[in-house]
Amino acid sequence: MIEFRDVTKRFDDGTVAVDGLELVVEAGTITVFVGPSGCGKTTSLRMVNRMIDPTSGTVLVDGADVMGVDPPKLRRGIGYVIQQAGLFPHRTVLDNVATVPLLTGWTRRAARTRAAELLELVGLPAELGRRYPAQLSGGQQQRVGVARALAADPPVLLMDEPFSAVDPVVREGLQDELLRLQAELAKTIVFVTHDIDEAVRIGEKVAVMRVGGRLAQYAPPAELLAHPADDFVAGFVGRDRGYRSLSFVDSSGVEVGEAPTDGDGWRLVLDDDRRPRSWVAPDGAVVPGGSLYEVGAPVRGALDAALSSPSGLGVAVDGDGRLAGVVTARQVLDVIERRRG
Ligand SMILES: Nc1ncnc2c1ncn2[C@@H]1O[C@H](COP(=O)(O)OP(=O)(O)OP(=O)(O)O)[C@@H](O)[C@H]1O
Repeated sequence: MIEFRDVTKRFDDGTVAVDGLELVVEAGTITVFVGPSGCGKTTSLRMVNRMIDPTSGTVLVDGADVMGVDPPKLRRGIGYVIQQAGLFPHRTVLDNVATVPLLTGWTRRAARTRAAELLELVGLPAELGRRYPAQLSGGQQQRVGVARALAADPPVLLMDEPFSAVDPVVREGLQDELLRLQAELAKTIVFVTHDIDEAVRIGEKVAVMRVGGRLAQYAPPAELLAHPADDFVAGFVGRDRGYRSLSFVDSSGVEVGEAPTDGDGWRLVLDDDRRPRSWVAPDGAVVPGGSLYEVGAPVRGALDAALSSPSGLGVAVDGDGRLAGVVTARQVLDVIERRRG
């Protein structure tokens, strides 16, 4: 667990970067710090591993005041991932990941074995270990950065805009990967971003900060979207927050109907494994399908499936991608309305 108790940071030139921060990051959860540029996210993060020391107040990691712990010792228990990975350019990928185990006294052989395991854990093929960082894509470099931070198996992970240098598609993949890893490893993670979409996607709790280093709201994403504390938070979470909040409503109440697979109207074409392939229009034209959603997934996906389907029927699949049925946007909206009560 990480605690900020009335923490303030005033730099020598008088800038107050963080002002009276009170916040608890529960063990084994992902907390995201989000807010506009200059609001004190990075400063707050760096006070956890003592790259910056607070002017007043206390930061505790697992109950111990960080000011009472020697910085090198403190940092051994705290992984740190930054934008563009910060890899050593003249070391191979494998040696980059093996750096920390080597520093903590592992033999070269044991450190390399551990590094190879970690590359696999973050989804990188073993042969990339022999390359140099510049020979990897941006997304691959970020994965190496995560693997390196995990090398000493620290209970705490600090991530400062780790995925902001990659394009949106790669970024979503990295976010998914982080969530998968977290389900397995249950680290205490503080993640800084200025992207509210990223924050609500990966945060179990999200701290919205405003310039001047003040905490505007600290809440789970669904609550942040449904009940922003004030106009600043409402503005920051964005105009389509109502639509985005559908990511937190499960679609189990949406009953799927039978898909039309023959007849004169719109027809859904399936492959031999009953996986949806395309639609056939009443005039016989073959039309690519819309998005698919998995039964029970958030209603946002169900609504999108219906809205993006050429026939107006959203296609639901099971966990193996096989046809489960179809829904209309109206059905999905009815379920949302009923939930509202
Ligand atoms: N060493 C420093 N000396 C003086 N002011 C600083 C120093 N480091 C940061 N600041 C100021 O403190 C404020 C908070 O900076 P910080 O880097 O924590 O913001 P941030 O929310 O992470 O911003 P960004 O999203 O742009 O990275 C800013 O006004 C910044 O200019």
